[in-house]
Amino acid sequence: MSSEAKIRLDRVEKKYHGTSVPAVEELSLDVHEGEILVLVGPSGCGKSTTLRLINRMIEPTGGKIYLDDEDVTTVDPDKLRRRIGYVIQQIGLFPHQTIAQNIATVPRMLKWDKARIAARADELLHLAGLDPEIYRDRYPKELSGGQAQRVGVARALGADPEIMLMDEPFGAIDPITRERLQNEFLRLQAELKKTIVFVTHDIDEAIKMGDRIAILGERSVIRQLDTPERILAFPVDQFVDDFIGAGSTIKGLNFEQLSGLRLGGYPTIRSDQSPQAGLEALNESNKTWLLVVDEQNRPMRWMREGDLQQSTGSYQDEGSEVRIRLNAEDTLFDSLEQMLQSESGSCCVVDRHGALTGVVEMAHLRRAIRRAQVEARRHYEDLEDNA
Ligand SMILES: Nc1ncnc2c1ncn2[C@@H]1O[C@H](COP(=O)(O)OP(=O)(O)OP(=O)(O)O)[C@@H](O)[C@H]1O
Repeated sequence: MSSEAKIRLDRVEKKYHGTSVPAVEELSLDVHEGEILVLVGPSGCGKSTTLRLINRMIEPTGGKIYLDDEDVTTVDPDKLRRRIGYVIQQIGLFPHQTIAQNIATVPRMLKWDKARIAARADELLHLAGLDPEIYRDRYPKELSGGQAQRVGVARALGADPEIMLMDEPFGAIDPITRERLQNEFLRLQAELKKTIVFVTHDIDEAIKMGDRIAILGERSVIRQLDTPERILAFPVDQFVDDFIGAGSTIKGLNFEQLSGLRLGGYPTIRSDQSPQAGLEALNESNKTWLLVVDEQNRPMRWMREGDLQQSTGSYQDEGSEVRIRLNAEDTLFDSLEQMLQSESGSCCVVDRHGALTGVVEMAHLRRAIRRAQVEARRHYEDLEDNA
């Protein structure tokens, strides 16, 4: 077994009692240590069943599941579940227990002493973005949906499990709170580096949360398993393409930073140069717009030939003001957003002093998209050749 497989499913099958078709059929899958692997697929395809097989809430009818090379069927289920945090959509907080007691469920089972349990509960509340002074003695009904969901995550982290199983954890939450919870969780994961299997039916959530995504069809058959970038750049078949839906190219722009682009020259003049110099710079290029920068090379205004011809040379209220400047760490998606808003159809990239480092144009994005598609296709061709 590869040493990086924290969880391995080997031809796992689950046929529920009294059913003829398995909910999960011959599923083989490695989950790498420290990654978020997302299981995504249409309703009823077997995502929750797969998750519950991992912590033995249900037993497989075929195949093997290993944690750290150990066959889970040989491990006491209670012990197993203490190593694995489990978060579900309905949270399942105990209504008659305080938030601190809820969070300390597993540490209590492990018979930690009182002081250690209390300290851990406070630590987890902090981690989940809730002030212990305010929340530790409250009851679940005194929380908003988003707060309760944070408590659910905190409880699953109770005894610092190596593995987290999360079943639509942010499903029943309004879109704004949901996005906040997703971001908070990703920040937390960057620190904690748990091995996480995350179930959702929402492809956008999968793209956002997953280091890798397994797109499942009926009976949990894997249709494509890869990084979000590669799935977006190269859906392997019509099922995956349909499941991703419209806008995959645009979504893919989120995965590349502007630092990865090779930005060519752009016609520019300093604000102490004459409009005539601007006209010459513009004519030497094949561009429609010229950029006026200040003495520190900070972009100020976009100007066209007509603007320069009428310019007083002060460059005040002439052409179109540069309002937004992006940094090398911003994404191609950010730049697209700005290009669509900018009259020039382009977008300035600056360093941390605000000095111009390049101008992104639509052609750069087209090239980047093409490159990602070619690389992804080549990757799959190589896989086929090596098979
Ligand atoms: N206890 C059960 N007994 C019999 N069949 C079941 C049981 N639980 C689930 N199933 C069936 O197994 C299949 C997979 O269900 P599962 O809940 O794993 O799907 P899912 O992909 O998580 O769906 P959803 O996104 O709607 O939650 C479904 O056809 C479901 O009806």
